[in-house]
Amino acid sequence: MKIVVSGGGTGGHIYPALALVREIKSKDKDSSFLYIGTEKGLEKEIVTREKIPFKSIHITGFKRKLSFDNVRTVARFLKGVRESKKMLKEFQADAVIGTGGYVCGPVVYAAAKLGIPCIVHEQNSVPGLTNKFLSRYVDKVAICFEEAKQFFPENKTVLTGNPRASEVLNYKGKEGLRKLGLKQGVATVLVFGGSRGARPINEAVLKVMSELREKPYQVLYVTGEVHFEQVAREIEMIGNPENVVIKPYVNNMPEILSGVDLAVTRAGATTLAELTVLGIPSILIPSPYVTNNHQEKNARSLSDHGAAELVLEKELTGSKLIATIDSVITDGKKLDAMKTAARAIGMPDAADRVYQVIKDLSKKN
Ligand SMILES: CC(=O)N[C@H]1[C@@H](OP(=O)(O)OP(=O)(O)OC[C@H]2O[C@@H](n3ccc(=O)[nH]c3=O)[C@H](O)[C@@H]2O)O[C@H](CO)[C@@H](O)[C@@H]1O
Repeated sequence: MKIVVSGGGTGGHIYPALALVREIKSKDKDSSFLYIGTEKGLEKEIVTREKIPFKSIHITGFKRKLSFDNVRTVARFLKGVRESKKMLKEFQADAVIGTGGYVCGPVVYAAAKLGIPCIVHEQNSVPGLTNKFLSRYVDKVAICFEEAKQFFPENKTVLTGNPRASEVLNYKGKEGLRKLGLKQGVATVLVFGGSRGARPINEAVLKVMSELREKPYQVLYVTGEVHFEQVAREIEMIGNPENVVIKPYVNNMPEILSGVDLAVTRAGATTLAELTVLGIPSILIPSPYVTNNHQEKNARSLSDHGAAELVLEKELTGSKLIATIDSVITDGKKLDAMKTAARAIGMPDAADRVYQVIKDLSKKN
C-alpha cells in the first residue's frame, strides 16, 4: 500500500501519525509512505529524523473572528489543494490519513476530490475546525473519546483510540531515565508542558525548585525547547538541585515514560493516551488557550475516573503544585488506585484498529 500521512504543528498530531506508519510497516512489508507537512511545524524535524520521505505545503489556520487574514488563508488553502493533488497523483497514493492540524486540511480534501480513500484521526474529545470540516468529505473518522462522536457523521465514525498508545507499550524499564542521569530505585516525577512546553507550568516549577531539593523523589523537568534558555538563566541563580534533571525536549519519550511514577503535564490528547495505556497517574493542568477548552474536557475524562488530579491553570501556584505532587507520590494506596483507573481507560490495540480501518477501505476500492 502507498500511504500519504499528513498532520502537524505540534507533537500531539505528529506522533500518532508516526506510530501508525510503524504499525502499517510492521504488517505490510511492501508499504511505502509520504508525509506531507509544513516547513514551520515540529513535523519537518521529527519526520525527517525518522527517515520518512517528507514534502511540504504552505498553509495557515482560519481565525475564528472575521479577519482579512481569512481571505489569504482561503487562497493558501486552494493553492495547498492544487499542490497536494499533484503530490498525491505523483506518489500514486492508495490511501490518505490526516491526523490533525491545519496542514491536513488541503491534503485530505485533495484526496477526497481525487476519489482516494481517506480518513481523519481525531485525538481529542472535542474536535478542531479542520477535522470537522474534513469529516464531510472523508470515508471514515477515527476517534479516541466516545464524547467526540456527536461532532461527526454517525455512519463514518469509528472508535479506535490513539496509535501512539500501542507504540509506547513496546518500551519497558528505566533505561531511558538512566541515560538522562536519573537514579534507579527512586520514585520519578516527569514534568512537561506538552510538546511545546508551557510557561505557566515552568513558572510554578521554578518557584518551588529549591524546595524540590528536600524531596524523597527525583524530577525530570522538560521545559519545552523555546522556554529552555529562560529557565536555564533562572536556574543559574536558584541552583539546580541534584534530584532534578532539566531538559529542553526529549526525543525518546516512550523510553522515558516506561520508568515514570507520576506525570505533571498539560492535557493534550496524545499525552493522555500514552499515560493511560501505561497506567501512569497524572496531575493535569489543561491549557485554557485551546479551541473550545478541549484540554479541560480531555483532562476531566481522566480525573472523573480517578486516573488524574486536575489543577486548573488559574489555580496553579508553586505551592499548589508541590502539595499536589506530594499528596500523590507519598500515598502508595492512592498511587495504585490511580494506576488502575488510568489503565482501565487506555486503549492498547489502537494502532491495529486504525490499520484495520485503512485496510478495509483500500480493499473496497
Ligand atoms: C496547544 C495545543 O493546541 N495543543 C494541542 C496539541 O498538543 P501537544 O502537541 O502538546 O500534544 P499532546 O500533549 O497530545 O502530545 C505531545 C506529544 O509530544 C510528546 N513529547 C512531549 C514533550 C517532549 O519533550 N517530547 C515528546 O516526545 C509526548 O510524549 C506526546 O506524544 O495536540 C493535542 C493532540 O491533538 C491536543 O490535545 C492539544 O490540545
